[in-house]
Amino acid sequence: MSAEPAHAILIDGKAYAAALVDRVAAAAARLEANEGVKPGLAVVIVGEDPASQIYVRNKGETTLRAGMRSDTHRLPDTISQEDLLALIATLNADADIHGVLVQLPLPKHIDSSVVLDAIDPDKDVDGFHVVNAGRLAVGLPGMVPCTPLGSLMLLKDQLGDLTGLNAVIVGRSNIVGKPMAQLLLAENCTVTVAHSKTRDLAALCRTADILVAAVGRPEMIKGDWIKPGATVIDVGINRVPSADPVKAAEGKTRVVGDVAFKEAVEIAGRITPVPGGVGPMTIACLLANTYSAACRSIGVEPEPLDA
Ligand SMILES: Nc1nc(=O)c2c([nH]1)NC[C@@H]1CN(c3ccc(C(=O)N[C@@H](CCC(=O)O)C(=O)O)cc3)C=[N+]21
Repeated sequence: MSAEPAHAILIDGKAYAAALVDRVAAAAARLEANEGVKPGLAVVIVGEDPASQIYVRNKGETTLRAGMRSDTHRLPDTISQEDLLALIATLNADADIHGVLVQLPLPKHIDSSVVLDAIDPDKDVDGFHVVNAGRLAVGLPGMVPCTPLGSLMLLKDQLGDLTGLNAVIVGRSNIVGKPMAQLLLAENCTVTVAHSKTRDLAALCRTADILVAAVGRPEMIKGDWIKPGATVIDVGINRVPSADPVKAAEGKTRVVGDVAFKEAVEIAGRITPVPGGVGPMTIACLLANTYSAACRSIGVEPEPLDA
């Protein structure tokens, strides 16, 4: 008789995120009752990319559900960088707006780093401003990027103390890979950041107790790259043609991660699914950051929000 195949524990990011949104909503309600301040988030979207429109709508709906103010500024992709910077200056000066998010990617004629660095660092709920990257790197309090923050919350919830664990992050972006490395280093992990030029990526990944996949290549990380029992955080959200060829021919798509999930789930100890893993945590952490920004704007210490 053959043994049952091992099967990873699924990390339910969707459920964790829903509970986090509830805690943010309760804390925001207390802030409004005690201080008369309602946290407000402004989301700026340039152009008509349908996927971006869906994310922006989800963010807006979740913000309202948490009892916070949500303004969405939809701008044509012909807008000049100057006019976009003028809108950001207005939002920076608006005392009722505590968080400003400019949806990426921006059109090619606009320099993203100039735009992101024009946001008041204390309203930079994405944590993308160079000042917030610096604060994170040197261990000062600041706004932490939502996807790495949400991923870390799931890891600590699953594993408790992360001290001494080997963490491999595949991907070196400013918005996920690098801040994830800083967060895991601060938790006393031994951190390796891998990328497209890394030699023998598969063997490196097999050393990881914690494997974070953030490359944006559908199902690139194979099952035999994973150390048995490891915890896998799949940050990828890739839209690919439907698995059903008839539906694919009709243009139907599905969302997959950066990890070959069906293989990985047989080897890993714990794994985040896509969808329903890290994605919902990103939005929940955006609301948590907006609540914290609102507190700090009036000199109030935010309530702790990680369960
Ligand atoms: N300045 C900026 N900040 C961002 O945080 C930002 C951005 N620009 N540009 C676009 C990406 C993408 N993004 C997602 C967040 C949540 C889900 C999410 O919740 N996904 C669900 C549903 C996935 C689906 O079915 O489409 C899930 O993974 O379960 C997806 C994508 C934030 N982004």
